[in-house]
Amino acid sequence: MRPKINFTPGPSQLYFTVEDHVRTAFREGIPTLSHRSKQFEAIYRKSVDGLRTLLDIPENYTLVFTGSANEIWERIIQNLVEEKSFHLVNGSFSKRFFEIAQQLNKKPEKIEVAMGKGFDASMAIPAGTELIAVTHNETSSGVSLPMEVIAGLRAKNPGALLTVDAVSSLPYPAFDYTQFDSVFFSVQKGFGLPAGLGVWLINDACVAKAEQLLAKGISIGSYHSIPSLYSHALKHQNPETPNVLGIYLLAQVVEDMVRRGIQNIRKETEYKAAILYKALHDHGLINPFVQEKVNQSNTVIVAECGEHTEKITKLLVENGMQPGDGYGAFKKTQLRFANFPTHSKEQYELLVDTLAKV
Ligand SMILES: N[C@H](C(=O)O)[C@H](O)COP(=O)(O)O
Ligand SMILES: O=C(O)CCC(=O)C(=O)O
Repeated sequence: MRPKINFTPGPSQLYFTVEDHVRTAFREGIPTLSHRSKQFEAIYRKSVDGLRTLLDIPENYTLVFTGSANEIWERIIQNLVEEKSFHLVNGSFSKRFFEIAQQLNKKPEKIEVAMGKGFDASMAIPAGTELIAVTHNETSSGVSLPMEVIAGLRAKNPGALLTVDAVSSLPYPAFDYTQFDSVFFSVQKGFGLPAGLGVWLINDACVAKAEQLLAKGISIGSYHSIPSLYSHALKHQNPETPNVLGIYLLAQVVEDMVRRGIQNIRKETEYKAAILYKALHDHGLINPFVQEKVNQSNTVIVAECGEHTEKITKLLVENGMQPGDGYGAFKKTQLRFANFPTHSKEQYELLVDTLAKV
């Protein structure tokens, strides 16, 4: 059996209210509810309205549901790019987004830096770029992109749409949504839900761009094109049979988070991140992988453990904690720790105390 406390970045530990909500859902027949019923429309609306309240999302954004964030990468390229996207690549998932654009026969360009590194806004974006793709939180490396960098890119490139991958940072960041056009996440990270649901926020400029491409005769996909998702969202429905249970659970957990208060969630996230980074700094054998403070993620914290990785993992597991492996080439030398709203201060204090015993 896996340890009780799950620090893997995704799927991560379930939000602590999920089990009760699942029981209620089964009692109320949610898993087999018709996705064209009034009851489903009310659930859809509760989920969307709750997210708007929790994250303070402006009116000119529409929220739509997909299968996952991988799907959203693909839909973004299909719907918002005729030829040229530009990608800030600093890890496995930002790279994957770039590769999807290549696979869809577009002509993407990228700026790439090593794992563990971030960006400033000084880079030159090629003329004619239609979409800038940034990853707010690179799950593979624990690098976070400061909001000022996103705002800087926006200011210097007003003609391009800007999309933000917030897969492993939301609901923590207090985004200024006017600085971009599209943002997305999947629910198995910070929202602590079972996987299988992506949430995509698009503003009016995205809807206009997709319609422009369609009018030019360019394929923008079928049931999950922006116009199709958008027209169904107006009716509080999806074009297809969506993950009804997932949308229900999201509505419930978001309601719980609103009640708890986003400011409290943010403060606790920062406290937990601060004690873990301090523990890593002070430790003789382990270090934070991301060196520049400004790039250190508060939601996915990566520890460079080198030859001690296996020993540390064993000790944590013996104490009821499952760390996340390093990603890809770093599997045997790093550990990743998700710091999501479901991870309590006490769990983080236990983590820090246990690391001190290594
Ligand atoms: N691990 C990916 C990341 O952090 O970006 C993520 O899982 C992609 O999302 P989906 O697996 O939900 O498609
Ligand atoms: O370990 C992670 O960051 C999640 C892994 C993942 O989602 C993937 O590899 O597609």
